Amino acid sequence: MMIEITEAEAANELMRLARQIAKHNRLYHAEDSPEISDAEYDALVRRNAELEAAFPHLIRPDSPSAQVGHEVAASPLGKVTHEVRMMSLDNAFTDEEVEEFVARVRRFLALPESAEVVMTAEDKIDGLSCSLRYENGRLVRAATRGDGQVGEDVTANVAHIADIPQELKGAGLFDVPAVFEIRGEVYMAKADFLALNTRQAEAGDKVFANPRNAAAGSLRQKDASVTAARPLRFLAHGWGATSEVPAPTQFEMMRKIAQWGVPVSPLLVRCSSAAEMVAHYRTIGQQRADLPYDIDGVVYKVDRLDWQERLGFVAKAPRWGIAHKFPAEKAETTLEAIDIQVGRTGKLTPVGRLKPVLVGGVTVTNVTLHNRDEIGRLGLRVGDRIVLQRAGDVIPQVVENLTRDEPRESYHFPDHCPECQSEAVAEEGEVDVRCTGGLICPAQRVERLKHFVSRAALDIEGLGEKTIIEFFQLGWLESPADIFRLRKRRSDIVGREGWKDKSVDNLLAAIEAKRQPDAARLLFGLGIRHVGAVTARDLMKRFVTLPHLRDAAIAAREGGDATADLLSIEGVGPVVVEALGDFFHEPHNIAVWEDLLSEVTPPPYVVETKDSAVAGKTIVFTGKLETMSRDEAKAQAEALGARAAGSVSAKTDLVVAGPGAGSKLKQAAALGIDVIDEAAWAEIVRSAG
Ligand SMILES: NC(=O)c1ccc[n+]([C@@H]2O[C@H](COP(=O)([O-])OP(=O)(O)OC[C@H]3O[C@@H](n4cnc5c(N)ncnc54)[C@H](O)[C@@H]3O)[C@@H](O)[C@H]2O)c1
Ligand SMILES: [Zn+2]
Repeated sequence: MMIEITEAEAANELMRLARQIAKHNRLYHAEDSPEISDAEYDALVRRNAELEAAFPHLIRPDSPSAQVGHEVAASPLGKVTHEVRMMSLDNAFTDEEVEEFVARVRRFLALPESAEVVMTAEDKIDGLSCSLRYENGRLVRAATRGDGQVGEDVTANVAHIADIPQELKGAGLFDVPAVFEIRGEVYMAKADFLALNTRQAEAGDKVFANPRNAAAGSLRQKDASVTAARPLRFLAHGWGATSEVPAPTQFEMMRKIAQWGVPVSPLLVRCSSAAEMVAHYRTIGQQRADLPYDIDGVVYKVDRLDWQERLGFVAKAPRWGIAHKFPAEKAETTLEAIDIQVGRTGKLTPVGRLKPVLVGGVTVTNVTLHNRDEIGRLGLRVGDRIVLQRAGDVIPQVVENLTRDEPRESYHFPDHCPECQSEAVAEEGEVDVRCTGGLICPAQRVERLKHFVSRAALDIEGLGEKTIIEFFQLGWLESPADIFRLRKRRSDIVGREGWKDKSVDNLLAAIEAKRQPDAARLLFGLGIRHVGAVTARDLMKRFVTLPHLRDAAIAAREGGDATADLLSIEGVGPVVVEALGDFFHEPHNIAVWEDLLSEVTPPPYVVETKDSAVAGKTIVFTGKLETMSRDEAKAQAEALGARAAGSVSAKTDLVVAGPGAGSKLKQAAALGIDVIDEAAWAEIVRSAG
């Protein structure tokens, strides 16, 4: 794999990847609510590994490649320290990578070409790993993997899983060792998962994204009787601490575990070449959709245990095993309806309602069809059989219409808004169809209010979507200014179901806290077309107060110098200037604006820059910084009025170099640019502070 980026870029990307992966690990392992698909997650991990291989000196102390799962947070369940660490598995995605794995094993063990390397191959169940400790054949402790070292105590919970015996068969009679930890996967069968979700939905409880999350959420319950009501299963795939190893191979060990009464995969086989392994992978792949449970790959393990012992572990995974993953999954289903949603800017978005189907481990019931053109491109009509795919994204997509040739009438995209019946049209050259109802359209008004209080805008805590809709329907919220008049309705709100004195007070306090809002957030919150959060900040930096901005926008619409003035701002082009002019040309918008500014007083927008030795200078950071991230250093430079640049040129004033700085240092020397180290930089920052 060729990596064509500079060292600085690599360091930056590694930092970003470490953060992203840590976040997704937390969401997935600790909170059971992933935001991205496994394929997308795997792509991040791969990229990280590639960069680390190309720039080994940039490997971070918090590198994700050395971490298993996620640390157990303050859990209501007890913690268990594993006697033998619970590991992860490395991944292979192609046949070549499987061959390379076998070759690596051979090389490591210095085996001759002629020596046969037997491997086991079995399905990789998508559940969560669990370690079951049996002493004298009796189950004494069950624990989740956690971060591999410390997991959660789920002994009481697994007591309700029928696949997990409290006592091993033949204990005391045959060869059950005095101490034996069985490791395997707690999972939920697909049918049980769908039935559980139906029950949860009917009861108004949380529905789970996929069987894995359902299994994890069901097992890790403080109240074990909740676990009891969930249909969990278990399959063993290995072992941990043991007083004795009663067989010489992986395969025979698994047979013993099965004899002791713990289920193992019926698809476990022995292979004697990479070709056989890959063939088994294909066979399992063909059965995948029909298996009662979700799998995400096939696991290969060196069969001989003495070889496993010699191979040992690297970072977080064994050298003797690997997971051969399946590619993103596709599924077929029926398009049952096409609904139209109206957004903040009046855009009509078609949403496909589907016969529920599992794709890549997630039940999909809705899919965005994007716009009129997309429906046309796929020739979609209600009743069509379609192919869905989830890959590289949590958002499923329609990739094919299987019945487009059936002679049926094509779908007519609405020419009126389903919410306010105003005409809906596409402007010339635009694909989006928009409702022309503007502020008479309730859908647009609600969406605008939601946007106004959203995280990147005013960020009013406790004023969520449900509340906005509730108050809007009561006629209490028409425009943003009404939010600040809600306090007059305190007693009305308290009288409503779901509201208590305390929750109303909290909401009103959160609103009051935004009486002096950040001007850029307020501007962004108004939802003027093409004015995003960054553009809003750029505009406010230049105009400082909202009235100044408005005057400039109005003046620009009339032509003249004001336009050039606006255009001189970085990130502001003719499209933004026009959108601002249009916004302030509309009398209704002026009324909303003035009403709002009678309720709130944003302080003048001033970005603090400190006076410093480096104000106005251009600085390049290179090499590894020890005490701060590259991003932090850049932020410091900006706060000191300097500009942080990515590459060294004649315009560079100063280079801050850490260990490992390469070509940039040479360039700086060639150009006669000052070079300082991180400590000297820290001193500049300190003396300016
Ligand atoms: N979507 C996300 O945001 C997100 C975030 C983190 C992790 N993930 C997923 O989890 C994976 C990483 O998690 P991981 O560290 O648990 O690795 P892993 O799931 O790729 O592999 C290791 C685990 O596989 C399980 N396993 C199942 N069948 C097995 C078998 N037959 N033999 C041995 N082990 C078997 C074991 O529990 C083992 O701990 C990623 O590849 C990704 O698929 C997704
Ligand atoms: Zn409308």
